[in-house]
Amino acid sequence: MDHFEYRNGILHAEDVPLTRIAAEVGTPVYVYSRATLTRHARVFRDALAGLDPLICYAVKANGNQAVLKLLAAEGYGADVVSAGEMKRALAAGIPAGKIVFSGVAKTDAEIRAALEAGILQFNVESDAELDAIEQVAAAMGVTARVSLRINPDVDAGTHAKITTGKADNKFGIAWDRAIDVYAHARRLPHVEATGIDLHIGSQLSKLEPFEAAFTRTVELIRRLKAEGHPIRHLDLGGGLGIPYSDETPPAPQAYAEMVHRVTGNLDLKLIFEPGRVIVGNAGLMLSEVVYVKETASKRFLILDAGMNDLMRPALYDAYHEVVAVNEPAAGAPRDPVEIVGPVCESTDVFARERPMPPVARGDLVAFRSAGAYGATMSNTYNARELVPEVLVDGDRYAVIRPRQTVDELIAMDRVPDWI
Ligand SMILES: Cc1ncc(COP(=O)(O)O)c(C=O)c1O
Ligand SMILES: N[C@@H](CCCC[NH3+])C(=O)O
Repeated sequence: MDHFEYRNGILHAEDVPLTRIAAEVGTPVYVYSRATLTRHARVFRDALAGLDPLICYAVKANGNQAVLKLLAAEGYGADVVSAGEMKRALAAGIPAGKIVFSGVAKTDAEIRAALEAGILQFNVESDAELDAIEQVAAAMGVTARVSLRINPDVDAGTHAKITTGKADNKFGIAWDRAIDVYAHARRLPHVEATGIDLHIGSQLSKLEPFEAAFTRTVELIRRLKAEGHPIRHLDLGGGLGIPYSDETPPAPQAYAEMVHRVTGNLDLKLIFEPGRVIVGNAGLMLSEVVYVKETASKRFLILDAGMNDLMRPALYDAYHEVVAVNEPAAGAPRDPVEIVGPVCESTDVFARERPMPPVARGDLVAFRSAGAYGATMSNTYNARELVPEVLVDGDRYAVIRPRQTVDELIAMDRVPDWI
């Protein structure tokens, strides 16, 4: 359930007509519903409450300060993959003790910054990283808490470009090396390896791959404990999918029951890193039709939003439902169109052969389920200003990231005095 619905023939975000936001803020623009965001955060948290976990929201999904502050108020920690995301989380008031740091390429400077901030733990993705953490921690005279991210070599059954837990992915420490790497960690005086971590991919629509990966990991934990490793944390990552079209991903409650069944009697602090399931359906991207172009074989809807504003379709052929903001008349015809953006790339296509009601130049359309990996992945290709973000709360809204100006973009460049 979300809070985007037609009222009096116009799509609303909560009590605000999207036509009003388009007129006042312009398009393209991301629009989030506070009520939906909070609801999703609570449903996920309440489903897992019996497990008393720490929930570290994956900041990469949507790192706006307003979003992070709302989640901090719901008790969420953060999963970050760069010093930048860590700063974002800290700036929004998420305590360092609730931050885990994942990612395959942590630099010495990032490790130092995280140790200075006092984060809960690093999710370590290689032997080389473990050694780097040891060296930085030793130089600072501190001990670093770490979990080793193990790659369980399980097929997540999701799009090949967003799977992370197969042996040939760059993520995590190979399954058959895990025991050796824990033994190595134990010999490092400034590292305390008290946890184990995994994340097998994103937008999973079935429980089975999670269950297979978690079950393998639990076997490993038993072996590690038997060998005297003090494993106290189990970080199960994120990955729970959302309905973009007709998928039926497991409900958080079913996910929680499976986790309980698999990890039940292990006496571990559980950590989760959800991203998409919290914010994905709490947002949409609003865009205006600039032209309708007919060719011999096709009808193009050319929008003012491009692949730089919402990359997912160009990157992974991702499906986003596109709806007309003015409610189509009942029984209106649905003819196939190609929905494209203004960017000078042939891959700037949001949908092919998509049945759409009649829409004309100047009409507004909304891309549903765009709250996750939308604004955070946007960029300024073709000198297009970074897309703005709006948060709706009942009958009011606020611009939570203004549209960047081209002057600001140009002002970032520096011309050397020898030109
Ligand atoms: C390490 C890690 N944790 C958590 C997430 C969040 O994933 P999702 O948005 O699918 O829940 C990701 C992204 O896939 C990730 O790489
Ligand atoms: N960015 C992705 C998924 C990868 C998540 C990060 N590991 C998406 O838009 O679906």
